[in-house]
Amino acid sequence: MAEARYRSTVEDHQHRVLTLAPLLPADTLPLAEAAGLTLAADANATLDLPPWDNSAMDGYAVRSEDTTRASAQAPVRLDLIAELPAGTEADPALAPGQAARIMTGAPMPTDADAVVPLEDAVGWDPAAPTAGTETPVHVELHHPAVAGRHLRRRGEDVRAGELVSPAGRPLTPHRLSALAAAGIAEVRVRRRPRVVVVSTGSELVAPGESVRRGQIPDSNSLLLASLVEAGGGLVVHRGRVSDDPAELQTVLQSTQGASDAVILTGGASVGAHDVARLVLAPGSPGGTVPPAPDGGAPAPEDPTVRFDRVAVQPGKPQGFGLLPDGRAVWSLPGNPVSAWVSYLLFVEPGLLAMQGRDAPVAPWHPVITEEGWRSPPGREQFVPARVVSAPGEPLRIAQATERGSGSHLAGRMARATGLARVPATTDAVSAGDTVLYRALEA
Ligand SMILES: Nc1nc2c(c(=O)[nH]1)N[C@H]1C(S)=C(S)[C@@H](COP(=O)(O)OP(=O)(O)OC[C@H]3O[C@@H](n4cnc5c(N)ncnc54)[C@H](O)[C@@H]3O)O[C@H]1N2
Ligand code: MOO
Repeated sequence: MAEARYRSTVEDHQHRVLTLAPLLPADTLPLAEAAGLTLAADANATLDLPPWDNSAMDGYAVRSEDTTRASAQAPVRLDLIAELPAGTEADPALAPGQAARIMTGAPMPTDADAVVPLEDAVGWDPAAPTAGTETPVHVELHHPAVAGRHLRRRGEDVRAGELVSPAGRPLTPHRLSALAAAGIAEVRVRRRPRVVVVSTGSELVAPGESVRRGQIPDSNSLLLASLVEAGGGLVVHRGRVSDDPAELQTVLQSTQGASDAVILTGGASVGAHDVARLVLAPGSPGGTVPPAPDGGAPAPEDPTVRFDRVAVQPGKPQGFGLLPDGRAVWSLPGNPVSAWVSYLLFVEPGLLAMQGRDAPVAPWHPVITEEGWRSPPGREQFVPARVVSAPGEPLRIAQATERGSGSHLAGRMARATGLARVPATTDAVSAGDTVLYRALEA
């Protein structure tokens, strides 16, 4: 449970997001159009894989019983009666003393039970210009062939009907190719969430525009839109509005029906011009936390958009809920590092849950920190961090900047390769301690 100054822990707030995130409908798509989407149904093989016994090597398909006496002193000579490239349908009958030249991936003749790689047969000269291409009439073996060697058996990878990937997994390149290999042509997948990203604040100008005193470039909408796209979402509107509530209301109305989620930044806290809070939850008490009846977090299933103080640094003021039209809406703090951390902790799992992802909350991994820093008591801390270990060494990290988790350090964010996570119960981290780390780039 969060301490009294905060209403929720990170876990409470994530739980509320996961409970309320509306599951998107599923479509059936050809594999080639499903990259990056999440499976909405189990994908089962339609083929045995491999579909037939085949050769693992370029060489000779032999009957092992013909070769049991082969030795350097008494080589066994086999007549080659067929050439079997990958793609051939042929299944030549092999009488005793006969073999076939076979290439990797070609179906094994039913009568053969072993493959002898080209290199293990006598007479193969890799330096000769025609080596490996001209069918010799005979092959000579100095060793017995071992039954079952250099073969790939039908169905040894996957059997027809067997599960290749369960519902809830994303169609990453390696998973997509596994499905294709197993004969699957189309898949049930969740639709990409259509997302509206809006920065709020009268101080914002487009990046690249000249700024007068009081103004700053809107970096958050680019941050959030890029994160949405990287997570499989579709940004249908990206923009910024001033502190005039009518502007935000117009964007919310004009994107209704064409979007599934809305992400706002800025104006989530207690200020007089906090437009997100004024539009989404006009009655919200903002910075004051009225005592909850049980002293704990809000009921996770209550869909009302509400603004909570989450025990996290940065990212304390968090707005979340469902709009009356059913869209999920996140109102994140405007400070750029807060917006980044807030997205990763609360928006990303929500958008993944909407896609039916089975493990929507990203894992964190223990690493050693090379330096110490202070952490706010009672709040979980997220610090932009960078890897300092050399490639191949166990991972060691340091703060990305000596200014730590300062939530306004928009420019220094560029130095981070990931985030470090420090528990609420820790008020100081020392060099050599284990902290959790989430890599956000290689
Ligand atoms: N009296 C209190 N003041 C503040 C509290 C508090 O509890 N009591 N909380 C602080 C914390 S923590 C945070 S985080 C911020 C969050 O404030 P808002 O979400 O209302 O954000 P803004 O006030 O609109 O902006 C904060 C900061 O970020 C800059 N910003 C805003 N939008 C963007 C953008 N799109 N791109 C780049 N930078 C942006 C903005 O200019 C401000 O500097 O509130 C504290 N205050
Ligand atoms: O929570 Mo604020 O996000 O510390 O800057």
